Amino acid sequence: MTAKVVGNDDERLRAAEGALDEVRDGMKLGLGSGRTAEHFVKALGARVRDGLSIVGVPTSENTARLAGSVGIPLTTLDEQPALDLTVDGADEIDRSFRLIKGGGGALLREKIVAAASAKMVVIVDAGKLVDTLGAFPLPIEVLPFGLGATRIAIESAATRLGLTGDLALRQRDGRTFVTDGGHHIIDASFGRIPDPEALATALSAIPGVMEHGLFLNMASVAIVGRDDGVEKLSR
Ligand SMILES: O=C(CO)[C@H](O)[C@H](O)COP(=O)(O)O
Repeated sequence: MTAKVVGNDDERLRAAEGALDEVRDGMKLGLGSGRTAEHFVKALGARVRDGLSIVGVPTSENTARLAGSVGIPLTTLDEQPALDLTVDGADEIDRSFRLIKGGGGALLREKIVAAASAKMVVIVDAGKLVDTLGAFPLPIEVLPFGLGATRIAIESAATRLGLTGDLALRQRDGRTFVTDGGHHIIDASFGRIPDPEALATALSAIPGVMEHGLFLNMASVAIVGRDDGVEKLSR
């Protein structure tokens, strides 16, 4: 089963178009993944065709294909290791700008690209704003090797933090989902995550965990699409 997706496409489009105001000529941009990020990439492509000069680093093969098809010049973190700005979606965002990401399965590249960026702007529909993270199952990217042991280690680490819940190996089209990096994803339904920092630290200490979908201290701006416009939140 693929992780639950929620939201409203008009709100996603408004959020994506609102993020264009953050883009300046000459910028090196991280290009996120997912439906909201796809709206942004298409809108950015239109600006490029009108003469905007930017280069983009895509966070997934899907985004690379889309960005190429709309005329965005692409580069890599090997050629451009320091980016000005990443614009990406999220599955949840709380009032402290902590995120759950990875519903689309691109969280590892998304986190690498966001970490290489001076600024991260998150674009979301209003339903993604939450008081406490965790209603959306937390995606955890894991190496296929040793999967059973990794799963038990995740369960034990979570239990020590008072978190329990189903750990589902993500499926797509009847097969185990494989990320762009050749890994699998465990969607962890812990419910409310009162201490995301402690969970992030515990998950990062497990060898078979390649990355987890908690993005903490990364986003500084959120552009929230609403039915009557956009709201910009900053910290
Ligand atoms: O983290 C992601 C992909 O790995 C996406 O940004 C997240 O799942 C939000 O996607 P959407 O805009 O389609 O709701």
